[in-house]
Amino acid sequence: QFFNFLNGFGRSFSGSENVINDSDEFLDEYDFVVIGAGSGGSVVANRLSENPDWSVLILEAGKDEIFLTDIPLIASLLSITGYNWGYKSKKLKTACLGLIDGRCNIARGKGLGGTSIINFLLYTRGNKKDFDDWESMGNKGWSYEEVLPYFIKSENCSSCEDIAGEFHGKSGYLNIEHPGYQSPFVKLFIETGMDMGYPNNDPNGRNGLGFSRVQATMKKGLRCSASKAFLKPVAHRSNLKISPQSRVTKILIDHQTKQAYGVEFIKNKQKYTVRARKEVILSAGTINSAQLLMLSGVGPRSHLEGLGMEVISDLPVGYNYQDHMAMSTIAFLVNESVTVSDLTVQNPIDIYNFIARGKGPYTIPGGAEALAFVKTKYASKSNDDYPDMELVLGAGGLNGDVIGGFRALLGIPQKFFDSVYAPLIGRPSFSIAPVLLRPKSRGRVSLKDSNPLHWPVIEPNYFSEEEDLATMVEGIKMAISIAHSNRFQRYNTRINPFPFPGCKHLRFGSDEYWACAVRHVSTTLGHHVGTCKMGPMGDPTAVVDEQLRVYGVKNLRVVDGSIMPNVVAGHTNAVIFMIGEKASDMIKDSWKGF
Ligand SMILES: Cc1cc2nc3c(=O)[nH]c(=O)nc-3n(C[C@H](O)[C@H](O)[C@H](O)COP(=O)(O)OP(=O)(O)OC[C@H]3O[C@@H](n4cnc5c(N)ncnc54)[C@H](O)[C@@H]3O)c2cc1C
Repeated sequence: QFFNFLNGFGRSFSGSENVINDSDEFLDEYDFVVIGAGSGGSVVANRLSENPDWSVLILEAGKDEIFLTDIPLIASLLSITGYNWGYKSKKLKTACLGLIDGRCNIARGKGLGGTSIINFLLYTRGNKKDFDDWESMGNKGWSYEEVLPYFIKSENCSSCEDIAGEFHGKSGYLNIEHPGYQSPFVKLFIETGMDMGYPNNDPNGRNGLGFSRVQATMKKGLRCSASKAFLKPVAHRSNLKISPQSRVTKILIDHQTKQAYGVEFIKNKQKYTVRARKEVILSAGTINSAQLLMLSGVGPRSHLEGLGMEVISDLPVGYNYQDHMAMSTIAFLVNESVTVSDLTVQNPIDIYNFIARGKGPYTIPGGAEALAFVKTKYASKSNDDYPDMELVLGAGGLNGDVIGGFRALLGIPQKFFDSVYAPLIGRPSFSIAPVLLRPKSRGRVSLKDSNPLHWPVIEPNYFSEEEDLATMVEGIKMAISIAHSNRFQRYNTRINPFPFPGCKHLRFGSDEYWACAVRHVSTTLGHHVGTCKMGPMGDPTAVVDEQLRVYGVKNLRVVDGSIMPNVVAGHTNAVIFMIGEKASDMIKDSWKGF
């Protein structure tokens, strides 16, 4: 009820009225058909429709956003709405053992804006070395120096005064700002980092290691999704058709010429076919792009033939799945009411501050206030600034998740909550979540069958590599030592003493205990990438080339997180906006004069 009230009340303030002129009328043919209006697809649709001579259709399976999706603090609640595809992984032996059903939740956004409408808004670009590595794997044009202009192009940084200005854009579509609220822990966290020898830096600036406040994809305290940034401002263009609730079921590829020429999709229970004169751009995200390619005959031969499907191009689609796992379940108790929980924010002052001024705790992106990029003892010994661990400071702990949004996103069972957190409801707490930045474990997405409306099979294989587990345990110990450090003792900070079910037989706080905890209740940050890997011709693991063209198929590109050869050491959204910007220039170049 409370959130219904906020939604109704807030709509008129947010200015997020529906500007999409949705209809069931389609041309037979467009120059470009873009599949998926998420972070990658929204950029491409915008940039290609800058040319008034080109017609662009963007098809999105989900609906338009609402005011609720605008509110940064409640990001996790969106996972229990229709804005999440709601996928679950197969049962694993190595992770998610203590979660509901023993399966990992794989949240993916469904709606105009894609996963950027349910994400936590954190704006980080990854490390310089990530892109230099992509390039050294044979992907020409993807070095840091070459991708930086595209990060800058996409960005409109509206609070860059205290951050490295020369690395930030001021005239892009994507608004970046600091949240309009700061708990006292931000200062303590950054100061503790400095005690440890790390700078207070701009994580998107020159140095890869350091502690900082978060930068967020936000405008005046409201979420700035891919759709709000890139689609709505240009929705009036007569050569751009944006079609929500349009689910693509197949990419049409001519079997003889191996040329993509259109798509089939379903809208309002009706089946449509449209043709693409120039290209089909696949931007359905890491899970669905892999699924759609395979449904259209592009994928591993033995897998597709095993399902009785014809193979147009035999490629390792669906392999190389990578993701970031985090331990968001460790709460630290404090003795003053300076933290944020579902209970503390239900007051008229915070609501007024948010709606009228775009300020206050509702602007904290998913509850995350500060970040640290650090090195554990397992990181390279060289003097580089390439982190293997991120620590995310959260304004509240799981015992404050009374409504249950965060628990639902993570998949924490009620019994688990009752045993570990319920005794502490109402007690102030915060969290520091370690994030494994450079996992070695690799997973796979495959088809269950040839029905396009069925879920694909997701086998993430988290922590199948022992080194990932050991590194994560180091990250947990770093988080605990920060929370227990002198500066935090001002609030008499102590770790939640209730042990995790499934690990009670181990000594609380020992390495074995934390390893067990990781296997039971570490969860994904939703940074799934890699299933349509970019790589040079001759790389047997590659699906697309450095221009993001699908090998063996003409006029078909993939532009989303799935093309990343390796996940970056940071959150993925900004990187996918960059990919969208860079891909758009490549596509424009290919069709110059046509
Ligand atoms: C809970 C969560 C929190 C996150 N927090 C952060 C964060 O704080 N910072 C950050 O940088 N990153 C974050 N991420 C990750 C980031 O948001 C994603 O990596 C990014 O948005 C993915 O972009 P994409 O273009 O690859 O795919 P998406 O944005 O997922 O876009 C794919 C689109 O295609 C549509 N689609 C799929 N199949 C079809 C079909 N058959 N027909 C038509 N349309 C289809 C989908 O509905 C979707 O809209 C988070 C992710 C999650 C899940």
